[in-house]
Amino acid sequence: MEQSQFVHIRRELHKIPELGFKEFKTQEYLLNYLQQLPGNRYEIRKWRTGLLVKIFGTNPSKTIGYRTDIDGLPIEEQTNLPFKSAHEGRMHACGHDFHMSIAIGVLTYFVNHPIKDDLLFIFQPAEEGPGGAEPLLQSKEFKEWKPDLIFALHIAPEYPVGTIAVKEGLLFANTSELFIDLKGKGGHAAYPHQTNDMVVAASYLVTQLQSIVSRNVDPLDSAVITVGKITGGTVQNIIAENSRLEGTIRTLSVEAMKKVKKRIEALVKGVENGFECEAKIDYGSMYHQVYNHERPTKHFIEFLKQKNDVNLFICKEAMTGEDFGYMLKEIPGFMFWLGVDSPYGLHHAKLNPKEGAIDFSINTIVEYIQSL
Ligand SMILES: CC(=O)N[C@@H](CCC[C@H](N)C(=O)O)C(=O)O
Repeated sequence: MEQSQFVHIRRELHKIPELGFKEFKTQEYLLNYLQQLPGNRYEIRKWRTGLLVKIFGTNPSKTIGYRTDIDGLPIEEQTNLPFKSAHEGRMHACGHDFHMSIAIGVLTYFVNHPIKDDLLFIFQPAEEGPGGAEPLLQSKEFKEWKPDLIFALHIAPEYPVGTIAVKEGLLFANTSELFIDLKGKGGHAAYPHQTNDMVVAASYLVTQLQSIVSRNVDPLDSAVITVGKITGGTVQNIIAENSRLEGTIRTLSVEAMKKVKKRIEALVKGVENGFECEAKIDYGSMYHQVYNHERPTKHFIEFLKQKNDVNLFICKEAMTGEDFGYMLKEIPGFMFWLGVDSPYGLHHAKLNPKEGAIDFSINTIVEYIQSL
């Protein structure tokens, strides 16, 4: 298959993943592309490491917003792709390279074929953390161009290319990062009685945290507590003075998030008392749930039903998080999943989405915007 211009852009972006609010090369790449587009019906604004691009309509009565995230993850890529990440320990393992190239494709189309309404393309930094959507919403740049409707997509490795999965209401969970630092008294490995070992304390705490989901959260509600990283100690024969747990909390309801945090605090207090150590909890960044508004989602679903080349799937909610939730808290709209058919999932070092999804989604989104 001939490689489209937007597949090429995806590959170029794939090579240069950067972490949240450090997307300097990504911003430069996007700007270089945008500045060579023809005509004068659009305006570009920089916001921190992101960009806002407004395409002026011919007789606007509303502004339609389309948002893509632009940051990568701290993962060492393990694919053998010829365009694999050139940045050590960084990877577009959550598909933001796809999201960007699709946004660029739709934007390019409407620069060349203006429509009645104004369009706002949002290239948002720091979705993986610490969160770009919330501060962007507060910015002067965004407030002046605030859209009346907003939508976004996320790649879905589990669905084949051609599938769009969506639902009204809750799509993604409430999230909160979780960092717990434990500080005790280190010492010689042979004299445990003179120390209090923060590796042991951390191990107890990880195990105890598992009881929150099974014993404290209503089984008909849902929650996840994942500790993705533990660090502690210095060498094999020194008892650790410090340890740190890094994780994330996911809940379907706002109430469950409050309850989970209350229980985490109680268990951490228990470890502090039991191990005679000091503990500090930091919740990092928190994302509001992604809740798809009824009217625009229904309209999108009806639009998709007319399309023979789209396999529409009404999905369930997922425990993933997305700071796009903050945008949907203020602006009517929705998010949907785009099938990309990869044997390895999101946040995996071997994620390899099928590029056929890029042109498919550009065409679908262009037609959807034309239908509004
Ligand atoms: C779609 C997706 O994978 N989003 C991320 C968002 C991360 C939020 C934050 N850094 C956290 O870990 O809580 C996800 O991990 O769901």
